[in-house]
This record gives sequence, structure tokens and C-alpha cells, in this order.
Amino acid sequence: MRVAVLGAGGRVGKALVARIRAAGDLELAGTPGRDLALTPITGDVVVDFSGPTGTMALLDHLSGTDLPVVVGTTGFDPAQMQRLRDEGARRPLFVAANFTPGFGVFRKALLGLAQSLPQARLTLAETYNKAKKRQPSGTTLGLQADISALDPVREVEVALNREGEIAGITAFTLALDSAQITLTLNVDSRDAYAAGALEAARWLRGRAPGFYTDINAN
Ligand SMILES: NC(=O)C1=CN([C@@H]2O[C@H](COP(=O)(O)OP(=O)(O)OC[C@H]3O[C@@H](n4cnc5c(N)ncnc54)[C@H](OP(=O)(O)O)[C@@H]3O)[C@@H](O)[C@H]2O)C=CC1
Ligand SMILES: O=C(O)C1=N[C@H](C(=O)O)C[C@H](O)C1
Repeated sequence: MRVAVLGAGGRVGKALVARIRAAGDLELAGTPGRDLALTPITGDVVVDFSGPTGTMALLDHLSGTDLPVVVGTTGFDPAQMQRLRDEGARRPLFVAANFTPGFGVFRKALLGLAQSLPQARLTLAETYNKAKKRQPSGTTLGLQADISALDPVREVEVALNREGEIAGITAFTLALDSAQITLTLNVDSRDAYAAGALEAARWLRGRAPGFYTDINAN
């Protein structure tokens, strides 16, 4: 399968390119830059880890095609998020704020704990590389939304840490009267994100147009 990467020069993009080159079933189809008009995108799927502006430009550029796209980029505003949902009518589109293999299990366990301990005070502490904006990550925002969907009045305190080149730590703590439970996802390297995104790319190929968020969905 031929994979084009938008954002290939970035932290995750470099991990993606390395993984594609090392995989027996994948071939790097191209690494388009910021001026997409200069680089026609070929391949069987595009994987995007750029930025919200880059993702929108990519979808504009691919207008009229049904090329599958995997979107790892986060930080979309509501209008951009709606554009992504609408794009599912035109092509197979896979969007996830966290492609760490096993993230779905982590999320399910976290929500199970929150639901089982309604009296607990909840904290989500995230730690990322020092270059990442000091605003809640897409991962944190998504987990907050999941908890809110369980109980709209449940509050979640968010702590933002930025340190070195940390790939990603999400620590969820439930504080009880005299005890705490903490569930932590600790991502060792950005290769984890690349692995999960390429698994989604393999899954997406040949699918009907749609807005997909979980490879375990039917
Ligand atoms: N879903 C997931 O599992 C994960 C998602 N992410 C998200 O992926 C995105 C990238 O993260 P990261 O790799 O750390 O970021 P980096 O800043 O390291 O890399 C971003 C890359 O995208 C390029 N880029 C930025 N804007 C555009 C644009 N408008 N058009 C084309 N290319 C563009 C940059 O090019 P240039 O060098 O020219 O600036 C750079 O190569 C972020 O939104 C982050 O939140 C990150 C990790 C995991
Ligand atoms: O920028 C990152 O590094 C990450 N961004 C994503 C997010 O915003 O949640 C995914 C992961 O947390 C790493």
C-alpha cells in the first residue's frame, strides 16, 4: 500500500516515514509540503500529522477525489471539526486524537472507573514536549467530553505539564476520602502514534466513504 505523509518533517511525521520505509507492505508515496499545489498527491492513502490549517488545505486539495485520509492532527475548532465530519460523505476518513495502540482500552477503563466511583474527584494530568501549546491536548479534550457524556455536571480538573521531549503521559486520578486511584498512559516514543496511525491506514483502505474513529467499529 502506497502512503503519502503530510507533516513528514515533524516529530510524528519522521516516525511515520521511518515505519513506512521499514514495513514490507508499505511504500512511501510522497511527503507533500506546505504548498500542496506544487506536489500532486499520489498513493492509496494519505496520513496527516500537520496542523489544523494543513489538514483543511489537504482536504481542499483532494476535492473531487475519494482518496482515504487518516487524520492524526489535533486542535481543530468547531467549524473545522464539522468539516471533518462532513468529509466522511466524500471519502473514507479516519480521525483520532490519540493513535497509541491500546488507547481504546485505556479510555474504556478510565470511563469505567469514573462511572463506578461517582463520588471521586477527577483529575487529568497531561505531560508533553515543551514545544506543545499550553492548552489541553486533543486527548484530554476527548476524555473530558467522554466523562461529560456520562455525567454533564461531573467536573474534571486538568493539569498541563510541558517537559523536554516527552512523547505523552496522561494520568487520570480519582481522589477518594483517604485514597487515590491513578490510571496512567505513558507513551515511550512517537513511534507508538505512527504504528497506530498506519494500522488505521491499513484498515481504512477499501472501506466505504465515512467518518471513522475506531478500527474496532463494525
Ligand atoms: N493523533 C495522535 O495520535 C497524535 C496527534 N498529534 C498531533 O499531530 C500534529 C503534529 O504533531 P507533531 O508531529 O508533534 O508536530 P510538529 O510541529 O513536530 O510537526 C508538524 C509538521 O507538519 C507540518 N505542517 C504544519 N502546518 C502545515 C501546513 N499548513 N501544511 C503542511 N504541513 C504543515 C510542519 O511543517 P514545517 O516543518 O514546515 O513547520 C511539520 O513538518 C499535532 O496536531 C499534534 O497534536 C501528535 C501526536 C500523536
Ligand atoms: O502533540 C502531541 O505530541 C500529541 N498530540 C495529540 C493530542 O493533542 O492529544 C495526541 C498525543 O496526546 C500527543
